[in-house]
Amino acid sequence: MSAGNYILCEQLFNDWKDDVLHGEPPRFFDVGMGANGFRLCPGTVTLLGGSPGMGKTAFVMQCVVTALVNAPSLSACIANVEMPPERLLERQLSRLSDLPLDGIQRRTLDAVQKGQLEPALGLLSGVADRLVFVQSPMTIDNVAAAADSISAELIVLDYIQRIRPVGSHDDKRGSVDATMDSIRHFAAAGYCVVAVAAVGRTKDARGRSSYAGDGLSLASFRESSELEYGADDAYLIVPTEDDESGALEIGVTLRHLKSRYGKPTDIELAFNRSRQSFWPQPVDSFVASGPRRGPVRGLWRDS
Ligand SMILES: Nc1ncnc2c1ncn2[C@@H]1O[C@H](COP(=O)(O)OP(=O)(O)OP(=O)(O)O)[C@@H](O)[C@H]1O
Repeated sequence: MSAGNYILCEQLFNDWKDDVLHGEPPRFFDVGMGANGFRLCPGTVTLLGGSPGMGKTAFVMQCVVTALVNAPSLSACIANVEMPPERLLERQLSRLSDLPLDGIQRRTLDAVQKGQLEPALGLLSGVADRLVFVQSPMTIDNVAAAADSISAELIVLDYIQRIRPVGSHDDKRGSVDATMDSIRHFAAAGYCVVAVAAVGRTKDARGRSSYAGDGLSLASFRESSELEYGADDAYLIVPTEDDESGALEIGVTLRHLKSRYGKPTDIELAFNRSRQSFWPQPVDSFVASGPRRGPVRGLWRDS
């Protein structure tokens, strides 16, 4: 019997051994990224960073909606500090219907296109009672209450630096640390938490201050290193090619910077901005740019 905040190995040994020999394999939510793709599973915190406009929100929303469609018993909670639910749904509608987001947002679709929306609207309607959006104020308490309201197993914080923690804290660093501490508790209780994180500019290969993927391994924002330590997996979305042209379709790499329980594996994707859609690419279909990977510490901006 445990008399304090410790447990003798002997107390847990038989249950653990039984689980190793006869237990169920770990569960994954099917987010549709292919056999060796991005995975989400209960009991973990996944951190996803990237420069502004790189598609973090689009990627996470695609994963959540796909997971909901693929698992009829799954529910999800979204805390997005930047976009109201209607705009997030319009992006998914564009992806699922393969119609331009512009037309949907501007309400300029013709009758034929509106007809083409029906299957996608049907899919979204099928998950609507299993998807809850946190409303302002974006506090960790409200996230928990919203998740509990539909027993959501999958929780998204987009983005973590703007979700207010429990209690008051002296500075931004303390605040981000406290939020991470709370979501570690969520994960320990079996929830799957995805934390989107803003990243800071660093020096690129030519010494310029930039968000370029080749510079994003420099440790210049150490004050929020708790994000790195608290995450089980950490990914960074970086353009595979030069993104200065602002092309509608780009190659991106999900750089797997940290994997607590396995080998980090980068994932090549294509991102179509006008449909807000990602899909997996064969590994060598885009030319990799810059060094493969640097330390995670320092990548996450906390303000
Ligand atoms: N109607 C549209 N047509 C084409 N591209 C669009 C449209 N609406 C948004 N985009 C582009 O899609 C991308 C959206 O990315 P998203 O909001 O997911 O990025 P993010 O990484 O979450 O950004 P941030 O950190 O600024 O929140 C941006 O590059 C944006 O310019």
